[in-house]
Amino acid sequence: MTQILVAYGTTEGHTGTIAAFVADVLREQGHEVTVADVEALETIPDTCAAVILAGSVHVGKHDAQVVDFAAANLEALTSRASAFVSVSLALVGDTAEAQKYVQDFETASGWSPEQVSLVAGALLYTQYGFAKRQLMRGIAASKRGALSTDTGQDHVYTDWDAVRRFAEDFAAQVAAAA
Ligand SMILES: Cc1cc2nc3c(=O)[nH]c(=O)nc-3n(C[C@H](O)[C@H](O)[C@H](O)COP(=O)(O)O)c2cc1C
Repeated sequence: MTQILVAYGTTEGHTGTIAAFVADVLREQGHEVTVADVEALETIPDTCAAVILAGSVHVGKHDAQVVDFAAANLEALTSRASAFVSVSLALVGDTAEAQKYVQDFETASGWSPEQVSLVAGALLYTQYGFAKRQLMRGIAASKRGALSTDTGQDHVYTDWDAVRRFAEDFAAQVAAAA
């Protein structure tokens, strides 16, 4: 059994949901898992043999706390099995843009993860305040049908089967290396 840390940053909560889902899959595969918001975590504990770091994109950039966490823990990230999960809505129809966010994250943090998983996020209209709901509706409208403009409900674009496959592959690599 290997101890794995799933660290995440979130603004509206969806990356926390993804982190919890990844953790459940890793546990199903027999690993011991700690899930933690980077806000409450300064360092990567020595007891963790592998780390998954997840962060979402807002206004063209990954969560600054996730960037700072990666920059502050470069040595720990590069000396263990590790992966970065990038959550964005660009992935719905514009993979090149989603990849560009990761390149910018690598430049900003100094961390070039060996493994990157691009994950589509969510439009949580019912949970946004008025201004954010209008902003996101406008952005969705400009995407020519890729994103819903129905603000009466939330829209989750995450491909949970793909996230499960990523977590299962990571679990298998960690088990093989143990
Ligand atoms: C105010 C706001 C700005 C956003 N800006 C971007 C963006 O520039 N590019 C993008 O791909 N997704 C953008 N998103 C989509 C988020 O990445 C997506 O909603 C994600 O699920 C948020 O994760 P979180 O709930 O963990 O914060 C934005 C979302 C909000 C609410």
